[in-house]
Amino acid sequence: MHSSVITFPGSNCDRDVDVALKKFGFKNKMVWHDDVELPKSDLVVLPGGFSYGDYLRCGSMASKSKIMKSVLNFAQGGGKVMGICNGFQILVESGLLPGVLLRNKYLEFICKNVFVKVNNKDNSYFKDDKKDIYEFHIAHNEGNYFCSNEQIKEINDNNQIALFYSDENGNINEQSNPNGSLQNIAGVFNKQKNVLGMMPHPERMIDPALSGEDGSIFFENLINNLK
Ligand SMILES: NC(=O)CC[C@H](N)C(=O)O
Repeated sequence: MHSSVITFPGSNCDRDVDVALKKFGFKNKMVWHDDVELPKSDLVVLPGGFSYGDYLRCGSMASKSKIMKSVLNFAQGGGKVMGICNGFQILVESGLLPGVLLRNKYLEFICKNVFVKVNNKDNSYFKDDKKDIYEFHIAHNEGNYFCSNEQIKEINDNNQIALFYSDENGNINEQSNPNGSLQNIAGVFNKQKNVLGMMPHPERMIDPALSGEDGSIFFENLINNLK
């Protein structure tokens, strides 16, 4: 399995995702935002961070960078693209995913572990996943997912919600919503389910010495599911 991770100026989780992907068997290449072509990839990852210093809106400037033309073509041709945190913000800004990511409800940067519940396994990211609830790390200022009434209807009708914020038992409610996200949404797919955006960082949970190993299970499943 070949993967590519795009580095934008201000990305700060690109190396972490590189480590995670390689640890679980991907042959990963790092790609600079100013490059034009993507290497041969089964998966392209847009990593977390503060691309272009989060000016004008998180992800908006990165969405216009050179490499994104190839990422758009790749995704429109059915290629798998996964955005984590700032990567998710870049995907909504580039129009590959519906909705926007607003400032967190209580206007604070949130940095903590949360639980998320997988909502849809009918896709190549989660299809043979034995796990329903993951503990992942979040670290963001703009993670409050929002979209119009028409969009949320379409998202639900097409089963595009990938992950909900939940508690450890899978309860999805206001108490388990860290940032005010509409319907507790932590991750969404495009209609075709080849593009996935998620606020949590599975790459931060691949070693018990860090904060846990649910990310290891996620990446193990990911490579098996994509095969
Ligand atoms: N960890 C990240 O990717 C941060 C995302 C984004 N810049 C925010 O603060 O919302």
